[in-house]
Amino acid sequence: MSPNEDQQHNLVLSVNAGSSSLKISLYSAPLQQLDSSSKSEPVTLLLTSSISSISAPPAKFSFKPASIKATTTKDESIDAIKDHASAFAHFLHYLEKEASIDKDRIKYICHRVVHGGDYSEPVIITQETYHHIEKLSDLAPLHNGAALSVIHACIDVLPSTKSIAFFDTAFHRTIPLHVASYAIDQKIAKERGLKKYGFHGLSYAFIHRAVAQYLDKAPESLNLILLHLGSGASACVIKDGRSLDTSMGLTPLNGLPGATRSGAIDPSLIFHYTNRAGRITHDPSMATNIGVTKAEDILNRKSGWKSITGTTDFGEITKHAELDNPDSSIASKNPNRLAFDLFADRILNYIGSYYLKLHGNVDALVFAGGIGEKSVELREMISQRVECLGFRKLSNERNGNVGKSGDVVEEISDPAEDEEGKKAKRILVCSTDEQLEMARECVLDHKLWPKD
Ligand SMILES: Nc1ncnc2c1ncn2[C@@H]1O[C@H](COP(=O)(O)OP(=O)(O)O)[C@@H](O)[C@H]1O
Ligand SMILES: CC(=O)OP(=O)(O)O
Ligand SMILES: [Mg+2]
Repeated sequence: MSPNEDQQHNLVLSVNAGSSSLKISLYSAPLQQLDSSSKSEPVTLLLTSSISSISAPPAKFSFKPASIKATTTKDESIDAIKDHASAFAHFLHYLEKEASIDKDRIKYICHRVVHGGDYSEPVIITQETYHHIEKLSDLAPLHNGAALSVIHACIDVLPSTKSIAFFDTAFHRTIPLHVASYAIDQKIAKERGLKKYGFHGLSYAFIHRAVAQYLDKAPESLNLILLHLGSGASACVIKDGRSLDTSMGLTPLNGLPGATRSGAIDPSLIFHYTNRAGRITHDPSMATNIGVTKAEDILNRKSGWKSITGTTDFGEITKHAELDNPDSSIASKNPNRLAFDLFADRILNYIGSYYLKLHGNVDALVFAGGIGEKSVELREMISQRVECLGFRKLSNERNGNVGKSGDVVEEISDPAEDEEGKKAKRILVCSTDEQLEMARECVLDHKLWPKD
């Protein structure tokens, strides 16, 4: 049955506005709410679409129906896609004209909103919540504005659809006060909300559940070190099933470097870099209604891999990093090697620190995100370095075969190395899915989904 004829199900669209991409999944879900204790998946995937390289044009558009029988798979470069709003418009046009799915059958749209401030739960988009998210845009300059532009388009072209915002920050509300606080005047910090919020929370929630299922352990018993490595990269430590710390902070700029982001720097560097650091910049290519300073613009959009190597693609960087060259001075001659080694170095900083925060009681180290899921070389480098902490030895064969089985979670360390069960710490790769996390939450949430 085509989605248009199926009246027994609602269509749910999940939209993930990342810094460099727009990832969209369409699901069908039962009209009434499922029992949250039910083991069966509450939603069924119908299709996925992705628009990548939005910040490094030409953008690449892909459209893949989930059905095996499907013949429509599209992969092409589109010059007309300039930002997240035009990317979404292109998707909707394609959905109707090429895939012949009536957009008015979509009843719910889940939007990933990176900065949710103190929101601890998803919210239905109303004038009030829209403006609240808008006020937080300066704290996620590459994200909130982009998500709002898609939300705006949905309100315009799909007026009878319910738009719901799901926040990256919500997962990290369990971070203890002393970890989330900065060592600054606490009165000012409180008044202005200057604290660590943390991001990639929808991805971490997905990984946490998927790994619990894979290890066949209760989610609340797990101690994990998670690495979400994509255009934006972060690390997170989960203790007893709750976020204990994460590397991003007040904004997604802190912590690990990314495609165009510097990651953590000495705060004083800003003033040595440019004496115009504090001026507000109005770059027309920036999402509307965002007031960021010159310094924020440089550190968010003109730094990271792009500034060191000229590309935002970590796959390209790896290819040219001469990883086989043992010469210790190679990084001074090869910017790709510099970027690779610098990234690995910062990742090790977090793994070491999070290992200590867990008193060494770690169930698994998990790689995820575009780089985490695809970079065989980075996983190899990190896995070799963590062996001294009691992690199982890497299996080169397993590492090289990641993604081939189609499983959501795969172990890349070697269980055979653990004959006596002494080295229980595993190294895993999780194919994370923020869209599925939102759709599932939406259908299982009593406040969002009809009971009868
Ligand atoms: N084969 C590869 N090896 C290493 N990195 C890759 C490979 N393919 C893609 N990537 C990286 O994955 C990034 C995208 O990650 P993703 O998590 O999908 O992005 P976003 O942060 O926009 O959600 C790309 O920018 C690229 O650097
Ligand atoms: C929070 C963040 O950096 O997200 P993304 O990696 O999707 O850009
Ligand atoms: Mg992402």
